[in-house]
Amino acid sequence: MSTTKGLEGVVATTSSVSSIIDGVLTYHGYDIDDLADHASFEEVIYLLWNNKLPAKEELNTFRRELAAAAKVPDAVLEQMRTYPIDKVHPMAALRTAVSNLALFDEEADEQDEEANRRKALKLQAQLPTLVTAFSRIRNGKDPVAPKEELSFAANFLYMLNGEEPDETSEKAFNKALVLHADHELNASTFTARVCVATLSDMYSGVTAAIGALKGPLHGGANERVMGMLSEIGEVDKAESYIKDALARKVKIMGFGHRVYKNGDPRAKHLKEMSRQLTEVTGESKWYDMSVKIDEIVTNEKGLLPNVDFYSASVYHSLGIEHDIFTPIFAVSRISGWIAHILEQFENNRLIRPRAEYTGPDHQEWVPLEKR
Ligand SMILES: CC(=O)SCCNC(=O)CCNC(=O)[C@H](O)C(C)(C)COP(=O)(O)OP(=O)(O)OC[C@H]1O[C@@H](n2cnc3c(N)ncnc32)[C@H](O)[C@@H]1OP(=O)(O)O
Ligand SMILES: O=C([O-])CC(=O)C(=O)O
Repeated sequence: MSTTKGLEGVVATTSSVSSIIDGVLTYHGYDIDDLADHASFEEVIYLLWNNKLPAKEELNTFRRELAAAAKVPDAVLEQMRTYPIDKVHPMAALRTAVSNLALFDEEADEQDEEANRRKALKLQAQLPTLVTAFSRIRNGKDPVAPKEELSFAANFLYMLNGEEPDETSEKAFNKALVLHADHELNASTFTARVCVATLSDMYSGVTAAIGALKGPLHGGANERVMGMLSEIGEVDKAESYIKDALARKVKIMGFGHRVYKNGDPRAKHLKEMSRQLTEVTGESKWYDMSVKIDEIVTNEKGLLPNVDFYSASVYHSLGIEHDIFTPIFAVSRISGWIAHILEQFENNRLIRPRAEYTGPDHQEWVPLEKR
């Protein structure tokens, strides 16, 4: 048996949801650069779930259906109020809340295509409601009910802040959602597929995926990037901070990637958004500091920024609390998780690789009293 640490380079499934070929990312064949510049997040969800872009009427219907499904059962919000709310990380709260949603969905365990499509819609629509409700409850405010007439991006910011966003913020947030929606067989998507390949239900797959996304080597990196920027504080302190960290072999969050070795195609969009938004807020130092760190890490280590690096200063500029960054990643990536779950169900086989055994051979049993 041969092994590859971390399954590097192993092709574990076929998929038509998204591809990374020669450093180019596409969602079902559409280049991420085109989608980032032109698509609404709702169009991208539709594309990922239906393998085609929606026509105008299809998009309108889909938007209405999503908006109508956004309300979560009251019991789930009531239970959220009982979490140790000022201590738990919002990703832990989200993981629990999504699992909780399943308890109140009578068709949680239904496995037919129609039921799965209905659950997909509910999960996608309700994640923003959960994330924003958690943020508001812990800040002593009441959750804000979704507004059906708003776009997905605007609705998230509305439910978070209690007021509708300006056009610049809505557009930027929409683009961030588009850029994070899917990414081939990343760790959380693989987790979702492994989970549902046992023929477990969609809520279980999404709950498991949230757990995988939470880690700092994956989605959890964006919050830590902002933690690092805040700790550095000023642009002229960046060089010594980063060089010292690299000398101590500390990983710089937001850099490196298992698949992209010549750069993450999403990073340039987030970099430009960071430039524009920090100019608007009058806090260009976060952008300048990020660019400085980017130069140093690239020169010293040959590592390039991934999707998490510039997204940190983007979300910060939108006034979002730092520990909500990774839940926002989940709000977008659930679209990809669901697309992969549906694809897995279409042509399922249990996912069960092997391990090469490295433990001792032929151990003699020693009775308890003699150990
Ligand atoms: C949405 C996403 O999930 S994007 C990724 C988000 N995660 C991060 O930004 C966390 C920081 N980055 C990393 O930890 C890694 O680059 C990963 C997890 C993204 C990819 O990991 P892998 O492909 O397994 O690379 P691995 O961790 O083996 O690194 C290879 C070498 O580069 C170094 N390296 C990789 N990333 C970094 C980094 N960000 N900072 C410093 N050194 C790094 C490693 O220390 C290792 O060095 P060594 O060979 O001297 O031991
Ligand atoms: O693909 C990966 O390994 C991580 C990543 O960039 C993502 O999930 O967006």
